[in-house]
Amino acid sequence: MPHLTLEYSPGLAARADIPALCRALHSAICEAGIFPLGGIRVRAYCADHAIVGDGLPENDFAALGFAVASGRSPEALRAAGDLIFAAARQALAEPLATPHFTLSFEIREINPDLSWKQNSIHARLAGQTKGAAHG
Ligand SMILES: O=C(O)C/C(=C\C=C(/O)C(=O)O)C(=O)O
Repeated sequence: MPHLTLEYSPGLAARADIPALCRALHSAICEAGIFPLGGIRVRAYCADHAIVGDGLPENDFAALGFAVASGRSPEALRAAGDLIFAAARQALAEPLATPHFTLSFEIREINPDLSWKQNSIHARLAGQTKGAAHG
């Protein structure tokens, strides 16, 4: 499944709208046009403890990991990654404008021989119009 996992330091919740960031990331993944809507998962976890950079308490991080099925071209993944990272940068513009924040993003391909899945959402979406599927 296209899994977008956001990890962030505890201080970031006061400096950024995490639910809005999740929505922006979801929209960017949809907009990329190469991922099945029913397979998309976006979730965010706050680290219980974090030491960032030089260890100043005002330092924060957000780390985005995106796990996708293998088989797409590097060019297609690169273009999708550019879109998703741009959405993250826009949503996190305020902390990025300070000297106390670091943002990272990585795409990882899932080994098809070592992963399993069953998803009932695809069939439901196939029965809807495209517009309705996006809510
Ligand atoms: O294969 C994967 O796990 C990733 C994927 C799609 C997954 C689903 O559609 C699913 O789990 O139902 C992908 O397109 O990258």
